[in-house]
This record gives sequence, C-alpha cells and structure tokens, in this order.
Amino acid sequence: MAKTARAAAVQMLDAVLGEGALLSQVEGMLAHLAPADRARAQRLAMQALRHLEQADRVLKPFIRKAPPLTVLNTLRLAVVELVGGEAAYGVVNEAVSLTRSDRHHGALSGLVNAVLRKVAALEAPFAKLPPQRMPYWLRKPLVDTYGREVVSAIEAVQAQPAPVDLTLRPGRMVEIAGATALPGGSLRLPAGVQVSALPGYDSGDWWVQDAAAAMAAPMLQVEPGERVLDLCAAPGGKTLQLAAAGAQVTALDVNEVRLHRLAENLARTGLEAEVIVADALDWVPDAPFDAILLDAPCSATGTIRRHPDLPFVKDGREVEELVALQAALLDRALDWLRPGGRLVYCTCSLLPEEGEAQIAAALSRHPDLRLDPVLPPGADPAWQTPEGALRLRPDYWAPQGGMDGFFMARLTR
Ligand SMILES: C[S@@+](CC[C@H](N)C(=O)[O-])C[C@H]1O[C@@H](n2cnc3c(N)ncnc32)[C@H](O)[C@@H]1O
Repeated sequence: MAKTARAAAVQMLDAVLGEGALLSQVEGMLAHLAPADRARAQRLAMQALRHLEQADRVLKPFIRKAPPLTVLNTLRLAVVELVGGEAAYGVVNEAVSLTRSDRHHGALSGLVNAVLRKVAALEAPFAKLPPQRMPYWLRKPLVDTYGREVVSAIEAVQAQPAPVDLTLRPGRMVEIAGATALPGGSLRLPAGVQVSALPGYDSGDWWVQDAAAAMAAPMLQVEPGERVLDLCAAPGGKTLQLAAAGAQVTALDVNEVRLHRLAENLARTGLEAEVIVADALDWVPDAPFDAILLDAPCSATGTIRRHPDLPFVKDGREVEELVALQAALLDRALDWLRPGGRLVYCTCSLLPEEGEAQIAAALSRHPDLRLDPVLPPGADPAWQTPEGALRLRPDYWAPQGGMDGFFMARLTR
C-alpha cells in the first residue's frame, strides 16, 4: 500500500501505463490516504500523464537502458515535479527512497539519484519542447478534420490542468472569491480548488459542470412543467439544469453506480427528477416526451484535458461500436418524442463520426427529421456548423483555460 501521495501517484501511473487501466478505475488504491494526499496523488499522476512525452525526452540522454516501468514512472513523475518548480532536494530524495524501498528494484536507487540530479541541474528543460501530441489513431482524423494548427492549439490546452467550472442554479446568488464569470453564465475557478469548501455547496446553489457541457441543456429551451427525458443522464449535470428550469424530468441511465452520484446531486440541490436504472435499448416509456436530451456514450475525446489517461488507454477500436450504439439510441429516442417535440443529441467527442456524420446519417434515415439551429447562451455564432449544429473545441476560450470538446445538435420532427 502506497504510504505517500508520490508513491500512490507512481502506482497509478503503473496501472495506467502498464495495465491499461483508466484513472477512474484505480481510484480505490487511494482509499487509505488522507483526503489531501488523495487529491495530491491524483493531481501528480494527471500532471505526469500530461507531460509524459516531454519527461521521456528529458530523461533520454541520461538513461542507456530503459529501467522497469515503475522506476521509469518514478523518474517521469520527478521530472514533471522538478519542471513544475518543486524543490529539487525533496523530489530527488523521495524518488530515491521510493526506489530503495522497492523489493525488486531497490538496486536502481543509485541510478535514480544520478539521473535526477542531472535533470535538476538543467534550466527549463521543457521550454523548447512542443506540447504532448495525441496518439496517431486520434491525431490523424483530427488533423484531417480541423487542420494541424487547430490540433496543436488543442494539445496546448490539454497540457494544462483543467479549471473547475460551476453551473449556477437560476435565481440563486453566490459570491465565490477568485471565480471568473464565463459568457454562458458558468463560474470558472482555478484547477485544484476543493469544491466542497466553497460557499453555496451545501445549499446546492451550483454544481460542477464544464462550461461546454453546460450548453447542451439550454438548447432544449424547456418550459416549466414540460415532460423531459434525460437519456444517459448520470452523473447528472444536465438533469439538474433541466430540473432547475422547471421541467418534469425523467433521468435514465444503465449505470447504477453513476446514478448514485445523480441522486446525491439531487439531494444536495433539493431538485427533483424521476430516476430510472435501465438500458435505454430495452426500456419503453409510458407516454411520449415534449423534449429529450441524449448525451450519448462516446469516445470522450473532447475531455482529454480532464482525463489525460485516456490517450494512453484507448486505441480507437471501440469507436465503431460506439457510433452504432449512438445511432441505435438516437433512433429509439426519436420514437419517444411527441409530434413537434425536440431532441438535443450531444457527445463529448471531437470525432466527426460521433457528431456531424452521426446527425447527417440520422437525417437521411428519418426524412421527417429537421436540424433546428439554436445557439445556447454564451456560444459564439462562429462555433455553429454550416448545417446549424454546434461544434465546441477545447481550444475555444484558450486564454481562460479552454473548454471540453463537444458536438451538439437540436432535432425536431
Ligand atoms: C456522456 S455520459 C452522460 C453524462 C451525463 N449526461 C451528465 O451530464 O452528467 C454517458 C452515459 O451513458 C450511459 N449509457 C451507456 N449506454 C447506455 C444504455 N444503453 N442505456 C442507458 N444509458 C447508457 C453511461 O452509463 C453514461 O453514464
């Protein structure tokens, strides 16, 4: 069991890079740490993953033969910490003692010491290195879609820790020191703030939700009392927005664990929704809905700034299956709309097959379907596609910290 935040961060890196585990799947290995150390371990592991390529380039001249993965990860983490301005003495000492205490690789502590002392003597070792690139399977289609310059701008945003965005509950007043108001109405706070300590947490005046993600629900323009289905709802940021707008919300998701978080969020905010655990491919509603939000499962390639482990774990093989699932969910959901009802389809993907092409295919499968151009508050008209959908990219609002990548489209029939 890792005793320190650094040791736990190395264990997490070993799991991601050695076993292909997502950080969210190995959070359990931090359970024994105090909350502050838990948060620090997570922060360190994520920062190392954001700069792995640069760390390896800095280490290369000092290492003749690649050491075992856990020793390499100890070195990588130490390099990233040194570049981040941590005191060299502490970083080097802890990396050395971590290696020394390793039953299998203790003999390599001398190497770790020698290498890190050389790295510590370098001046700004990352300064001339470009931001870490996305893997080829993802970078190639993104370059083909958006061009090289945009992809580099996205990578520059992904190199930074993501800020914390709060969606405010309409009608509530809240003042949070250090927060910046964003054009859509979200509040932005620096990365790493402890949200449960902020004013308005206990009273449910806001909830954590990326500013781009917060643009989907307003596109439905729900009226108080309307029957609205939030399909694929957990953990529920969009459910809360719809309920706060006065809709009568049914929130459905197949994942019971994630739905617990939705239930907690409802309890904290005092908002109401009917919560259903079901597979949307089997479930059938009792009556049609006025509006449906389908936030479909996807490659999540728009969220790499929040999930830097994703490029190291995924290889794009699951995209085809996801595209088929999205189409199946979309077709079912369209059948549950009342005549004249509206549906917002969204994914946090940068890949056109999960966005623009998915909607083009739906329009050709359903001749009575129309794409209804709507611009949610805060969205720049330049972000609208020629067809009238919304394409949000991580490099938008880059000086303020960017946003998650999303595709959103409103359909009516
Ligand atoms: C992008 S996430 C939803 C995020 C959520 N809308 C929010 O704003 O917090 C996609 C969700 O789809 C759910 N899901 C995947 N396949 C499903 C299915 N067949 N039926 C219902 N939910 C499904 C996943 O459990 C996951 O919670």
